[in-house]
Amino acid sequence: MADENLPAGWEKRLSRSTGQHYYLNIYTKESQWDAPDKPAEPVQTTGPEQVQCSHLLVKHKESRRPSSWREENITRSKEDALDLVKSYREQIAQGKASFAELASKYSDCSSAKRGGDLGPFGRGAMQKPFEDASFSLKVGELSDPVFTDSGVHIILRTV
Ligand SMILES: O=C(CCc1ccccc1)N[C@H](Cc1nc2ccccc2[nH]1)C(=O)O
Repeated sequence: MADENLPAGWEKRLSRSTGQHYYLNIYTKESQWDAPDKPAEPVQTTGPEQVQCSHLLVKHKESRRPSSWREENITRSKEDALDLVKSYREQIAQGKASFAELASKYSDCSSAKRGGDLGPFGRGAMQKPFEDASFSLKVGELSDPVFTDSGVHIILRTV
């Protein structure tokens, strides 16, 4: 029922059992007999169960497995890996290259064959720094460099 004095987020309802009016919070679906005196707040939804991301990984000599389809024995320093990742990120951000194009050429992960796509994953599937970064991104957003035991990543959230 519409009621011009009712604060936002509430609906006035009629109880069939008592014939009395009550008030329904449209967000929490909780009801109360007393007329509300302030707007109902939208409930804070939790994050997504799963996300889908692509990544570009540059390994270095301290990586957990300093080898990849690109290079049998990876000897670059962590600092040089970071410089490379930053240069790739800049090219993507400037629209000079697509994420998939650079990931397929330069990523030291086997997902390079899929333009960096890792498919959908939930929490607990990836190394924590990677997970935290992935679940913090909005869809379409590109991360800053992320460090894991595998090396230095940039992450694009796609779903
Ligand atoms: O673990 C894998 C395979 C990842 C993958 C998942 C789903 C589809 C395709 C690949 N590759 C590692 C490198 C690596 N380390 C990572 C850490 C987090 C996310 C992706 C990663 N990739 C390696 O090659 O050392």
